Amino acid sequence: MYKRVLLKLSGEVLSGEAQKGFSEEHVNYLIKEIKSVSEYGVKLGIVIGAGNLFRGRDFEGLRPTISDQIGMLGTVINALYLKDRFENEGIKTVVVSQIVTLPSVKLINYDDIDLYFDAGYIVIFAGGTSNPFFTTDTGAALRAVEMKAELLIKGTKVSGIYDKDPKIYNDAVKYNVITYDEAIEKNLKIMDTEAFSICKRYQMKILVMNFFEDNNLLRAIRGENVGTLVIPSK
Ligand SMILES: Nc1ncnc2c1ncn2[C@@H]1O[C@H](COP(=O)(O)OP(=O)(O)O)[C@@H](O)[C@H]1O
Ligand SMILES: O=c1ccn([C@@H]2O[C@H](COP(=O)(O)OP(=O)(O)O)[C@@H](O)[C@H]2O)c(=O)[nH]1
Repeated sequence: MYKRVLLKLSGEVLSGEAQKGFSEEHVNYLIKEIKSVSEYGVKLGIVIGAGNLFRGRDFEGLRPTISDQIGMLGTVINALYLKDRFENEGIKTVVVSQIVTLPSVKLINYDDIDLYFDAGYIVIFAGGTSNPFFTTDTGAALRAVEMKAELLIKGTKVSGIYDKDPKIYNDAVKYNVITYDEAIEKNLKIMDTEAFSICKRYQMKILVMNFFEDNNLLRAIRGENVGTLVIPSK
């Protein structure tokens, strides 16, 4: 069983695919999945996107430096929303970020991350990389390395990494295991190249899996055969 994990979730996990806002059904499902692993004492970091609110590219006519800041603020909105929903369910949660000063958001201080984990808190890293032109996948890769995770799980709406986008191509073939180099060379667009490169440099194992399948998160953390594993070499 993995003991230290960074979970990257797209904002759409909160709204449902191609939807906006917060869907009670989806948020309850997310709470159930997180509860199932928090009971095992897993030290869990979460990076949440903002696709349910806005992505930088949604704002036509705005400069990316501005629209991406709006996108990053969206990840803080989601993080605070989740903190409150989690805490209502007895899941202790702290939100950390470098981009905002708000009473319920703590400035990231890496000396404190272990204290939070040891005290049984889930840590939500909000604000992506803190820079425009990046995505929360890249933020997740950075935070996974910084929190010394054993595994970065990307919970998404497809079952793993395929040789091409399975939402477009019916004949796409899924990989069980793939190397960072293959993922980058084949330009498999499930994660940004930047995210793959950071994980490659620091040998951060990645698991891409369908978050919307019941108990998949727990199965992934138990090391069961779900999704696609990205590793240094086969
Ligand atoms: N090679 C690939 N293997 C798997 N999924 C892929 C691939 N290329 C593109 N995709 C698409 O990437 C999407 C991943 O989306 P995700 O990162 O979770 O959400 P977002 O688009 O919000 O960042 C999947 O829905 C899938 O359709
Ligand atoms: O390091 C980052 C992370 C995110 N964003 C902005 O925040 C938005 C939401 O992040 P993302 O698209 O990764 O969310 P997801 O698709 O995972 O829900 C992006 O579109 C960007 O505009 C950014 O500028 N820098």
